[in-house]
Amino acid sequence: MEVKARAPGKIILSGEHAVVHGSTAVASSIDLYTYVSLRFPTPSDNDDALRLQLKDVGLEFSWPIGRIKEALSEKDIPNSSVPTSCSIESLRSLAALVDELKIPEAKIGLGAGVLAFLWLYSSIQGYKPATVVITSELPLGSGLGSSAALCVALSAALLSFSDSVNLDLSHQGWLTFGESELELLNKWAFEGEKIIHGKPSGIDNTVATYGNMIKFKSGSLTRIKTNMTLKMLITNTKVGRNTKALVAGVSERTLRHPEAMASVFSAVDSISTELATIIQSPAPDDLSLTEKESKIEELMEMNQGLLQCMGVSHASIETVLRTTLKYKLASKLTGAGGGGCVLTLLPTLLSGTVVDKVTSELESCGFHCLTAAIGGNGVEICFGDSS
Ligand SMILES: Nc1ncnc2c1ncn2[C@@H]1O[C@H](COP(=O)(O)OP(=O)(O)OP(=O)(O)O)[C@@H](O)[C@H]1O
Ligand SMILES: C[C@@](O)(CCO)CC(=O)[O-]
Ligand SMILES: [Mg+2]
Repeated sequence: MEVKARAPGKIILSGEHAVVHGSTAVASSIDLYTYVSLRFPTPSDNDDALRLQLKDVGLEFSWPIGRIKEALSEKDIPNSSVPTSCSIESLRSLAALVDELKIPEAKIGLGAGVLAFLWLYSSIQGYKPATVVITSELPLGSGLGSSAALCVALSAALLSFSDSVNLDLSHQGWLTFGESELELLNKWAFEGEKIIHGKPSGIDNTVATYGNMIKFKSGSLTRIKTNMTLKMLITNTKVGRNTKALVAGVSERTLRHPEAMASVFSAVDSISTELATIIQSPAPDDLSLTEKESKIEELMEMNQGLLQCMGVSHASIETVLRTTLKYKLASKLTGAGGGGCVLTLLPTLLSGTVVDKVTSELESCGFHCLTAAIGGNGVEICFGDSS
């Protein structure tokens, strides 16, 4: 029996980083997915290993299942219905298993993802041999929520073969979970994100779980309903960065300048709240649509300025901002910043020629532009053939 799960990546329209400190943020899923397939061996396979294939980076790992059991303490009793944080001791012993893999230096960031995998797998499925295959349409470590899409898809696949979830195994095609199951898998994914991000707000796993557009503050989500079709150009600067280090950097700055940073976070909160109101308000005619787009552009520019205050912009991001401004287009970084991806709003009345020109100028700087549909379903699973 095999199950495949998929979870979408995301863009943050406003509020990244500040959301970790209690401000409102607005995010949306995009139609680029991470896929996780899970298969248990049959007794005749005589296989006692847990195997992990990371197709995007061409790496494969395996562990005799007994070694994972040895690494975890007696206190770590697998229980799929109770999302549990990985203790410091368990994290240390799992990290020793990951160290033995000798991941090439250039791909060392993958270690955190493998750690999250080992914790989620052993906590939800216990000590059973299996093969898990991961593939993604998302660029990894670029601000489009690849870590959250991984944790959400992994939790979905693992939970679908657990006692905590009741699913119709004969269903053909992609299947969504019920509300209480989504809540459970989102909590497990958050535990995985904690291993990768250090101190996540939970926005990325929440949007990957529920899909569509959401407003998020202090751990709780409000679904945003809109009849506005936002079009964004996503520019990947291809500058590698690590969300955990960037989030920690903002926290350190906050410790050094608590009052100034509190004002920055409060300004971001107001920007996100205003943005959500604009996106949700009905647009009766083209004029008001144009007005709404201009307001969104201004709010994006303001949010970008505050992200610079937090110290998470980067020379490559500034190059994208300057380039798009030449075409009177507004941009902001998305996700953790420090490189990664930048969003540019493409107003409805913008001509295709301008989009082509700005895209080719950005690509001539060595960046990669991608288009993705905004919104769409959150996590889904499929038993058998999903094609
Ligand atoms: N498909 C994948 N295969 C293997 N590891 C992955 C995959 N997707 C994510 N990861 C893990 O997640 C890490 C990237 O997470 P990180 O949080 O730094 O970036 P991101 O999630 O893409 O961006 P952001 O958090 O800003 O949205 C990778 O280094 C790896 O450990
Ligand atoms: C930078 C951050 O705000 C968003 C990363 O996509 C971190 C988080 O909220 O966990
Ligand atoms: Mg991430």
